[in-house]
Amino acid sequence: MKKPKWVVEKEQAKKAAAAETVWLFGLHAVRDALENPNRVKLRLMVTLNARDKLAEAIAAAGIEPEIVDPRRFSAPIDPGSVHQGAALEVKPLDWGRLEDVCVGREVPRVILLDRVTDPHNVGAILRSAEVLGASAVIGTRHHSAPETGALAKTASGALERQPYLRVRNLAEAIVELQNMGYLVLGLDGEADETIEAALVGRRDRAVALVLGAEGPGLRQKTKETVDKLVKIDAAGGFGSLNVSNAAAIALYASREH
Ligand SMILES: C[S@@+](CC[C@H](N)C(=O)[O-])C[C@H]1O[C@@H](n2cnc3c(N)ncnc32)[C@H](O)[C@@H]1O
Repeated sequence: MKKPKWVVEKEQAKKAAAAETVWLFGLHAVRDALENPNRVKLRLMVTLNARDKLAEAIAAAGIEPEIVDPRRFSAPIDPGSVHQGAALEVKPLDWGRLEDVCVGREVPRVILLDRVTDPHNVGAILRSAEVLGASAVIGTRHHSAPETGALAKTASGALERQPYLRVRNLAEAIVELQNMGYLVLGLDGEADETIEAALVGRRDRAVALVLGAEGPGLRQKTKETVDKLVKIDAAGGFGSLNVSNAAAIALYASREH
C-alpha cells in the first residue's frame, strides 16, 4: 500500500536531519541551486526534457547530468513528489551564526519558528520572507523542518537566498536578539494587543517575529521570553491562521510603511 504523503515527508525529514546530503527536486528549486555558487552540488539526475530546460544552469554549474528515463525517475527521491524530471543532490547550506545573519541591515526583520515541522509551511515562510525583505528565518535544530526537497520546492528558490538557520535553543536565540537590540514579538491569536498597536513609534527598531507550531502554538517558555505577545486581528473573531499566512501578514504589518 502506498504510504500517505505526510508519512513519506516525515521519514524524509528524519533522514535529512541525520544525513549529510539532501535531494532537491523540481525545475525551479534545482535551477536556483545550480546557479547558487555557495551550494555544494554532488549529483544531478534529469530527464532529457528537463536537461534542455536547465541547459544554461547546468553549463554554469559545470556539473555532468545523469540522464534518466522519466518512467524510472522515482529513485532516489520520494516517488510521490512532483520532481518535474530534475533532482539534484546537494549539501545543506551553512549560514553561519545568528549574529552573522541578524545584523547588518538598516532595519532588520527576522522570523523565528517555534517547532514548525511542516516543510511546506517553512518553505512558504522562506518564500514570503524573501519577497518581503526579511533578514533571516530561524528554526530549532530539533523539532523543526530541516532542508528537504519538499521544503525547497515550496520555497521556490528562496532557500538559496534567504538565510535559514536552525539553532539549538530558541529561548536563548530570543535573548541573543534582545541583546542585539531587537524588539521580539510573539504571534499569538489570543493576545490582547494587535501587532500594529505594539509597533506604534517603534517601526525604526529591529523586530523579530516568533510564530508557533501548527497544533500547539507558542510554547510557554517562548511566551515568557518574548517582549510582548501580539495578535493579527481576526475579523471573524475566531479561528487561527495557517502559520505561513500569519508569518507573511506579520512581516508585512511590521515593515516601515
Ligand atoms: C495554526 S496557528 C496555531 C494555533 C494554536 N492552536 C494556538 O493556540 O496558537 C500557528 C501559529 O500561527 C500564528 N497565528 C495564527 N493566527 C494568528 C493570529 N490571529 N494572530 C497572531 N498569530 C497567529 C501563531 O504564531 C500560531 O502559533
